[in-house]
Amino acid sequence: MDAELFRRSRTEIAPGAVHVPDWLDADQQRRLLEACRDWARPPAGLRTVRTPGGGTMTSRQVCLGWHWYPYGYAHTVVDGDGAPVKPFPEWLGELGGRAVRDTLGEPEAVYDIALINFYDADARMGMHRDSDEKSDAPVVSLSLGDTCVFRFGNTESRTRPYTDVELRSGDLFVFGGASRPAYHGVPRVHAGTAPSALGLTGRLNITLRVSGFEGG
Ligand SMILES: O=C(O)CCC(=O)C(=O)O
Ligand SMILES: [Fe+2]
Repeated sequence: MDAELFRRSRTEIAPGAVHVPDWLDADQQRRLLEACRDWARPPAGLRTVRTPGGGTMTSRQVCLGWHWYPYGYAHTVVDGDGAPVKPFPEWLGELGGRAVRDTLGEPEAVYDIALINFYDADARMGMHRDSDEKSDAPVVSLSLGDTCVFRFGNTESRTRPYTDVELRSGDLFVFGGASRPAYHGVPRVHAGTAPSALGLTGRLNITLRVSGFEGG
């Protein structure tokens, strides 16, 4: 997977939605992975998310800053062990700000939420919008490990038109502006495609968001 005949280039997938291949170098990926491993530990660690309809999400998740559950945010893991959500570190906010600056321009708000999703070979994420925040600041997405198909759709429906983008380890995807309410999902993970030096079996995605909530 490391050999490449054509260099992947930065692409605007839709207005306000930008894919930047290889935004994180190997060292940055390793450091972010180490941090994810720490965050995944209990209390308030990696958990299976249950949806109100009785289903379960196939990716497993841990949150920082604010705890997301279907469908809202809380200070504690209300649908899990009840522990306080882990703090959102300042360095991660700076990384989010830099991602926006590199793609869409000067960030207008400070990042305070991270959702970290771990996908094994069979995990997927259905088409959805990130709509439980009160801010329309861009969503920043960072990928580690296995390559996936990231489906970026339209703002009206879960169906076509959409664009399938391959997200690989180290890639950045930012969606803001007119694309902030777009439906998106992960129909497929390509098992065994992670860079071997990273030492991750599976895929991690870190999405950074601005809550827009008052009183931290
Ligand atoms: O795993 C991904 O690339 C997308 C994650 C996502 O859409 C979310 O956490 O809301
Ligand atoms: Fe999402």
